[in-house]
Amino acid sequence: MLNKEANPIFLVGMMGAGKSTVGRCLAERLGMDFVDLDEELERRCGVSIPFIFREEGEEGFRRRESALIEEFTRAKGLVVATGGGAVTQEKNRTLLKNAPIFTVHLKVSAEQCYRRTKNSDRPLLQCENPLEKITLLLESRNPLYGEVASLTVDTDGKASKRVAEELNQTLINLQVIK
Ligand SMILES: Nc1ncnc2c1ncn2[C@@H]1O[C@H](COP(=O)(O)OP(=O)(O)OP(=O)(O)O)[C@@H](O)[C@H]1O
Ligand SMILES: O=C(O)C1=C[C@@H](O)[C@@H](O)[C@H](O)C1
Ligand SMILES: [Mg+2]
Repeated sequence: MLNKEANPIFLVGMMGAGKSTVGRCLAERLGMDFVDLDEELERRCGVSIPFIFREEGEEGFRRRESALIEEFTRAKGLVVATGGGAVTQEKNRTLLKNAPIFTVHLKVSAEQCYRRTKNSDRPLLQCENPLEKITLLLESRNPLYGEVASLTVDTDGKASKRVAEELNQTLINLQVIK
């Protein structure tokens, strides 16, 4: 009950880190609601993310994503899964660092990321060499995930349920939630 009033928990990290999967499971354990910002954006626009990328480019997608991040940093009682590129925008990083929220970085290696995303339609990975692209994205993004997060959780070699269980326990130990 108390957790419905708690500050939101934001999950950041690379595509395939498990933000959507772990976030849903964590919210259930904590008795909080769950919002996936990619899904919320698709629901509100009535079209898919690949469609938004095609019509408006990455820039248009980032503008819409930023507006949602701003909105949900003001919410209560939520676990929020962000999109993998949320930290690429300075405006978002400022919010993720300064808003009354608790931000967790779900960390994934390039190899695991590749395995978890290889048959998906994620626009940034529709290229000749997705593993190389993932490696480059991780090089530039990992410092940014680290910059905004108060806690980093390694997900390689752990089932998503186990990541959620561990994170739940850590959040209790840190008294982030009751
Ligand atoms: N710890 C894990 N172990 C194995 N598979 C996982 C793990 N976490 C997630 N997955 C799987 O990887 C795929 C991608 O996970 P998910 O969609 O949760 O990633 P995400 O971080 O939300 O990515 P995006 O940034 O693109 O939204 C899903 O098929 C999911 O079942
Ligand atoms: O890592 C990224 O930049 C992205 C990740 C996905 O969650 C989506 O937000 C979109 O495909 C972009
Ligand atoms: Mg996701």
